[in-house]
Amino acid sequence: MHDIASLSLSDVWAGYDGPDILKGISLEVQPGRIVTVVGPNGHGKSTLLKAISGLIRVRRGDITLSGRSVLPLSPHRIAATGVVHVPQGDLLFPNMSVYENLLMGAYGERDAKQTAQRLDEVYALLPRLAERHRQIASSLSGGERRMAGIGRGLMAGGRILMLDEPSLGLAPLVIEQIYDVIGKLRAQGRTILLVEENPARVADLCDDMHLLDDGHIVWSGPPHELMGRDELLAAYLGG
Ligand SMILES: Nc1ncnc2c1ncn2[C@@H]1O[C@H](COP(=O)(O)OP(=O)(O)OP(=O)(O)O)[C@@H](O)[C@H]1O
Repeated sequence: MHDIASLSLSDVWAGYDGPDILKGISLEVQPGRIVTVVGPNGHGKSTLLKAISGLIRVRRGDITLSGRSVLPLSPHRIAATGVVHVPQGDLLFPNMSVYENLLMGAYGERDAKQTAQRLDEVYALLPRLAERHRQIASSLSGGERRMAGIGRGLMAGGRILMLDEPSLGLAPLVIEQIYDVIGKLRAQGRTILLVEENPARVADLCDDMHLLDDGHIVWSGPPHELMGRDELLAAYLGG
């Protein structure tokens, strides 16, 4: 069993140096649920995850983890309270082995036993990484790199895992493998906030779906309901 937590955003406004990119986002990620934010590219999905992990400043509204605001915390403290962000792309250390990259995910963990146990869990979930544990990251395939990125996130032992488009740029078969892993994480009762461009890919996998358009959530509900709403798919996701 993993530590659980709920994440809540209420009326969150945030952006970079210029105008607001997130314009009043409210959503809940309940313990043990997989919540997906879908939307076209450039409409603020990555920005949303960055606001939650403290990488950009929230201008208005609040973000709480199990009822406590994370806004006063540094990105480092937010990660330490259990929000793990696996960013877009893999951002692995290219000259380090798979094993060393995984250990980097647990850098804040002082308990060596805990780290060893997490490593066993990651290798059980992602046997491809176990087979390649000595291999240098730059020589991995795209799918293996993505799995190593997810594995490194899991090594942090967070209570909420945020995955930014884990399928991006991968071949269909490899995308299936990645979502298969996320299905296994779901079966373990993990709490996940997922960002994805294509709702069809994750409709069977997630519990709640939110459609983000131009910094607003324009629709929220069960994923299969969205899949039946042709007019929404056409208006916001191009069919
Ligand atoms: N570092 C940055 N500085 C300024 N503007 C940015 C920065 N990163 C993103 N933006 C802008 O914020 C808006 C939302 O981008 P964001 O990356 O959140 O979209 P997205 O929905 O995740 O799409 P994608 O999957 O293409 O990243 C875009 O207009 C983008 O140009």
